[in-house]
Amino acid sequence: MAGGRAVRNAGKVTEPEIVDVVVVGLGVGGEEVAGRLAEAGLDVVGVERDLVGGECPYWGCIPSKMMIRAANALAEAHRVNELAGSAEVRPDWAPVAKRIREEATDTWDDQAAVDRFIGKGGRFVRGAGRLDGPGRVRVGDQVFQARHAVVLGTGTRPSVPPIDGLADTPYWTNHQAIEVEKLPATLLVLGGGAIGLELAQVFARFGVRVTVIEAADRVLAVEEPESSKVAAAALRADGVTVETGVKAERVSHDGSAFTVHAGGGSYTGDRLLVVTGRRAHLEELGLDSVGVDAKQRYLPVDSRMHAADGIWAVGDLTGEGAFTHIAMYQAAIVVADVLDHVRRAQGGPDASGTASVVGGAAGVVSSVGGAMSAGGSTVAPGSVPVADYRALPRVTFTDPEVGAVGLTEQQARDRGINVQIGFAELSSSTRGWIHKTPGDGFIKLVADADQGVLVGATSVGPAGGEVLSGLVVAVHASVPISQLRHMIYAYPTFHRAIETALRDLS
Ligand SMILES: Cc1cc2nc3c(=O)[nH]c(=O)nc-3n(C[C@H](O)[C@H](O)[C@H](O)COP(=O)(O)OP(=O)(O)OC[C@H]3O[C@@H](n4cnc5c(N)ncnc54)[C@H](O)[C@@H]3O)c2cc1C
Ligand SMILES: NC(=O)c1ccc[n+]([C@@H]2O[C@H](COP(=O)([O-])OP(=O)(O)OC[C@H]3O[C@@H](n4cnc5c(N)ncnc54)[C@H](O)[C@@H]3O)[C@@H](O)[C@H]2O)c1
Repeated sequence: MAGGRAVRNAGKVTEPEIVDVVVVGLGVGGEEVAGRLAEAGLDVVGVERDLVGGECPYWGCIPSKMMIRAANALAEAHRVNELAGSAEVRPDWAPVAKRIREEATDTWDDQAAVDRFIGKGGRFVRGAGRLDGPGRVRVGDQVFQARHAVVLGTGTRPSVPPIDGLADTPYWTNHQAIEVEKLPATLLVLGGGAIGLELAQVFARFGVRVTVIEAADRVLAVEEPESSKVAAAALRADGVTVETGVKAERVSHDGSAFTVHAGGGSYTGDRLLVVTGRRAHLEELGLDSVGVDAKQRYLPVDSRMHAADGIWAVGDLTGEGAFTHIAMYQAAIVVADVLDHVRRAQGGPDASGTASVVGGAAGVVSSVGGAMSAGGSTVAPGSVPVADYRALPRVTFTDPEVGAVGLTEQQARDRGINVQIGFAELSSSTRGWIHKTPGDGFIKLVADADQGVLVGATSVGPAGGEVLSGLVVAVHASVPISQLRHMIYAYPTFHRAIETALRDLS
C-alpha cells in the first residue's frame, strides 16, 4: 500500500510505503522477530544487507561448532591410545570444510532462509536499511513508513584494533577463518577471547602451529581466573603457544607471512586471525533522525527492548551479551511487546489489562479469546515478559568446555554481596577420575550468603556446558542453597560435583 508523507532525497520525491512493521537486520534476532510477526498476520518488511540468518549460521556458532565437533573427534580418537588400545589418526580438513559449505551454509547462500521468511508472509528487501525519521526506514530508493514498529537487529562486526600497519595487511576475521578450505601451516591469533580460543584449539588439533596473543594478563578474561587457567593449559596441551599480557605494537606482511611486533620481540605466522571483540555500528543506522545518540557503543534498550518511541532493538546491538540465546530471548520479548502495542492501537486491552476486546480495524493479528497468536506461541494479555539477565548463561566450547552463569566472584564482590565460594575439582569426583578428564575441570559456586542463594556459577569440564543447566535453574529461580544441598545428584555423573561444591561453600 502506498501513501504517507512524501520524502525528498537528493531532489527525488519518494512516496513512502506504509506497512505495519519494518525489521532492519535479519540476523538471529531480527529474523525471529520478523518471521513471528509476519506469522501473526502483520504486514512485515524484513531488510537484510547480507545474508538472512546473520553471523551465527554462516560465520559463527554453527560452522564453528562443526569445526569443534570434528576437532574433538580427533582428540577423542587420540585418547584410544591411553584407554582402549591403539588408534592412528590422520586429520583432514577437507570433510570439515565440505560440511560447512554444504550442510551449514549452502555455500553462503541464504535463499532457503529468504524463502522461509516469505513463506511466513513476510516481505523481503535486500539492502542496507537506515532510519529516516520516526517510523521511517530508507533502503536505497525505497522508503517504508511503519505503522506500528521499527525493529533494529543489525548486530555487530569485528572490532579491529588500531595497531600500526594492521589495516594494510590481509588479516583474517572470523569470516575467512570459517570459510578456510586449506589450512595454513602457522597461524597467529590476536585475541584470546571466546572466538580466539575456540578456533585456536580447532586449528591446532588439525596440525596448524598456532600462537594466541592476548593483551590482557589472562585469556578468557571475562570469566573466572580458574577458567582462564584451565583453558590456557588445555590449549597448551594441544600445542598452542599462549602469550598473555602482550600488546601488539605493529603488524607487517611481506607478501607471504605476517609479523606481529610486541615488547621488543615478534611473532610470525602464515595467517593472522584478528578476534579482538566486536562492535555495533550505530552511526550507520540514522539514529540521529529519531533523536537517539549514535555515538554510543551499543543501543540501550529498556526491559521490553524499547530503544525509542516506536523503535525496538534486539540482539548483539543492545550490548546485553553477544550470544544467540540472548538474541532469541530478546526476540520473544519484542514479539510479545509489539503485538501488545498493536493490540492497544487497535483498541484492545494492553498487557496489564483484562482480555475482553481483541481485534480491531485492520484485524491483522489473529486473536484467540483475548490472546494473540504469534508464530506458534500465544501472547495473552498480562503476559508480556520483561528481560532479566541475572542468570545469563554462556559456554565457550573449548575442550574442556567453560560454562558460566550469572556473576563471577569478582563481580559479586564488586556489588557488595556477602560472598561465599564453593569449589570442587572434577578430577577428584568419581566420574572425573573414571573419565581421565582432559585438563582440570571444576565447579565453582558464587553464593550470596545473606540471601542463601547462588548468584553465579562456573562449570568447566568435558560436558561443562551441559552440566551448567542445573546451575542456570538454581540462579534463575533463586533456589535456596538449603534445597540444593538436599537434592539427589545421580552417581557417577559430572554434575554430581555440584553437590561437593555446595558442601564447600564458605
Ligand atoms: C565465530 C563466532 C562464534 C560464535 N559462537 C557462538 C555460540 O557458540 N553461541 C552463541 O550463543 N553465540 C555465538 N556467537 C555469537 C552469535 O553469532 C551472535 O550473538 C548472534 O549472531 C547475534 O545475532 P544478531 O541478530 O544480534 O546479529 P547478527 O547475527 O550479527 O545479524 C545482524 C544482521 O544485520 C545485518 N545488518 C547490519 N546492518 C544492517 C543494515 N543497516 N541494514 C540491513 N541489514 C543490516 C547484517 O548483515 C546481519 O545479517 C558466535 C559469534 C562468532 C563470530
Ligand atoms: N561459545 C560462544 O558462545 C561464543 C563463541 C564465540 C564468540 N562468542 C561471542 O562473540 C563475542 C566476540 O568474541 P571475541 O572473541 O571476538 O571477543 P571477546 O571480547 O570475547 O575477546 C576478545 C579478546 O581480545 C583481547 N584483545 C582486545 N584487543 C586486543 C589487542 N589489541 N591485542 C590482543 N588482544 C586483544 C581482549 O582482551 C579479549 O580477551 C564474544 O564476546 C561472545 O559474546 C560467543
